[in-house]
Amino acid sequence: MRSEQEFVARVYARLGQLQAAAEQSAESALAQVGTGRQARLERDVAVIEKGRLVAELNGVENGLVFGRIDLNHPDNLVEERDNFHIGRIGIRADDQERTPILIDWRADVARPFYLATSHVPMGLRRRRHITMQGHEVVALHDEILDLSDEERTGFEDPNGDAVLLAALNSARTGRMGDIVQTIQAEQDRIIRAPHQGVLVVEGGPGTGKTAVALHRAAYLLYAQRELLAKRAVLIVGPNPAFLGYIGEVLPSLGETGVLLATVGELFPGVKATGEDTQDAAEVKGRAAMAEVLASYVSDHQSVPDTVLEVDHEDHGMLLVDRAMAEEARTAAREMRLPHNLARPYFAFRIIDALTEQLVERIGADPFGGPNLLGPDDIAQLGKDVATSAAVHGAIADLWPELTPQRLVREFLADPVGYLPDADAESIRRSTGATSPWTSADIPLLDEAAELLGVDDSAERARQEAERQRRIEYAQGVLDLSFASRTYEFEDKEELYDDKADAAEVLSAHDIIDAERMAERQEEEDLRSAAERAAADRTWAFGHIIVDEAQELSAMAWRLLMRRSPTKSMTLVGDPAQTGDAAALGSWSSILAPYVGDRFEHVRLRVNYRTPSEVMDLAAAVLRSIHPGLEPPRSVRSTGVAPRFVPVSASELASRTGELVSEFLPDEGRLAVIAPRELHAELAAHLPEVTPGGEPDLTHRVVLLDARQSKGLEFDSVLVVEPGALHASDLYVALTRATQTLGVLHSAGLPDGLRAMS
Ligand SMILES: Nc1ncnc2c1ncn2[C@@H]1O[C@H](COP(=O)(O)OP(=O)(O)OP(=O)(O)O)[C@@H](O)[C@H]1O
Repeated sequence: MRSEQEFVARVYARLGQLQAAAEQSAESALAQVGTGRQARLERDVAVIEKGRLVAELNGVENGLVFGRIDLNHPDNLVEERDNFHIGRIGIRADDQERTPILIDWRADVARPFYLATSHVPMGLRRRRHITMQGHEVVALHDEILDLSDEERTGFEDPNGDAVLLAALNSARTGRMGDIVQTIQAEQDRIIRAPHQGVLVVEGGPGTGKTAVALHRAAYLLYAQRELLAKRAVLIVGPNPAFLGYIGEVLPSLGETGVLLATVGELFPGVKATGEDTQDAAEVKGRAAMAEVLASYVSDHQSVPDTVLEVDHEDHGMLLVDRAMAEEARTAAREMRLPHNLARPYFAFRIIDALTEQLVERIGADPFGGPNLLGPDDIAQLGKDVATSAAVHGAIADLWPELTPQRLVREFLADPVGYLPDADAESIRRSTGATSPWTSADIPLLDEAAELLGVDDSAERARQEAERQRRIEYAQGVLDLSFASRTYEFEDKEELYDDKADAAEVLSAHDIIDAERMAERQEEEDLRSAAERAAADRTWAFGHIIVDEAQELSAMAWRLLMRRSPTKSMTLVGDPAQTGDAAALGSWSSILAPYVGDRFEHVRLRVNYRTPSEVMDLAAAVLRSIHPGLEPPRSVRSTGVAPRFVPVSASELASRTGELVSEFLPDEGRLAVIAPRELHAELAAHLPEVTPGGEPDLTHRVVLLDARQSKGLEFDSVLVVEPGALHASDLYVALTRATQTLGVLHSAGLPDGLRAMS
């Protein structure tokens, strides 16, 4: 223990040095008061880089060192060493060779820590788990992997699962923790899966899907750092409370450059604050909405019934007749461009045709000879038509320029004729500012944006010219700074990259080239890739992870697939936890339009959350809905059976309050999961609980409906009126407990539970 403590102290001392160096260079960069653009540019780049490094180094401080592997002598030595310590990040000593002292858990060298068994020891003789509190080593657990090795340390853990069980039994905090110390072999294989395309991870409740997805994000950010630092990783979750719940995992693994968002947050500039009924959300989410919107857009490319009169400012009445408009429309549609981009072609045709009309009228020879106007006159008339507000008004009537917001708002105000009447009625809403956007509107807006396009050619040309100018300028800056000084960068790459060379003193040229520097210099470009991605609807992410993927609508999939042109994605979910029966076994139908059958499908089968006593109950419910589905196997039992509490309807709320006091653990969290209609009544009997809105998961007692509880977990759970829940929602609710479960009911119990009560 003492030697481990000494080692750990050395690692923290080195971390302290790195933190101090990063903080100091961030501060001195901030303090630089040069004048002019060059100084500002240098300063801003340095401040941002160092600021991120400081945050990352601070993030990994807790439990920095958690493992050690001892290698078999003498054949398996790696770099002449017989052991390695494993930690959240890699750290090197401050010596000439920059000797690695702590190995990043994601490095290949660390892999046996997760995979080795006594059957396949992978060159290890011992695996050690180091448990820390602050900077103190408080426990060691050793597993002997080479059975011929007789050396004993006194810290042997006969089953090799003490650390895992301690983690699973620990009190919950309302924030998900990382599992980096105890990743299991089946999980490790998924986290490091080399698969480049779509990887589907399916597993029952508590099998670690979310944990695996987040650790995979961290792994990919390590293994493909260059690419992903530029293109960013997007993690999609079902609601903001869930994103808050998982939000601390990646920073604790030293990764900050990730965008966490719900689908409802993926249309920059629009905030979805409204709520749809379930029916409305379902209708808006159907794949058919893509075609509906396409035909709605094409109905905005109209022609007059007979003729449209245009009162030209100088030349009097011009006529757009139906044939003329149809011809222009056909020609514009043949361009196969989005509506707004095809619009100029329509406009050109109309302007041409009206010019011809005018030329014929003004220049007609009364004696039947050729037109009397010369090319200059004709050109002038063309100009007169092209600059006429009246002509443009007519064009706008027939083929208006549209924004996604306007299109979708108008569609929702009057969807009749585009959908069966009942569906149209369920999504119809007023156009007023009082009706806010909902999450299910966001994929519609995105679809509309694709159908409409933005005519940004002028803007793009301007930006490219500006970019070239910046590159030239940045090159000048770099040449100057190269000539005048060098910088000491304790760069992240240098810290983490096992192959980093020994040189510590790097010039600006080594770190940043002119193009990158020019990019940084653009107005908002000092933001990280994730920050820029958040503001850009057309951003192509390097990798997308979707949690609770079974919840997404077909329209939401369309939006996400657009954000991932390379289809590098990890999708995790459990179809048994969705109310939509059609979702079962439908990964193929979801994915077929985008990747055919080219996706990998893996399963997790062990439940790390729910003790077997609780899982048995949930399994009975699962059997009642999907008899063929295999529930996951619980890794532990608590010996505490779930408690059923029959009550009268009038005392339901007060009894819930009493049971909360009974079930609430000294440390940890409790959730009451109940149908929404009961929330107001129940809240009156629960400490510090207000009904409605986003729940604060860090409170000791939380009131949720079953859907809100998806993906979350609590030490204790009270499920109220299970008979009122949809069976798959009940399955979700029952599987949220890590320790104890109570079921209160005034009405009868649903099928699956009756036999178990
Ligand atoms: N290898 C592990 N070591 C320690 N804890 C683990 C491990 N795997 C999973 N867990 C824990 O088990 C719990 C369930 O994990 P997680 O939430 O990722 O499961 P899930 O499959 O996403 O569940 P659900 O589908 O019900 O949302 C979490 O507390 C997680 O930290």
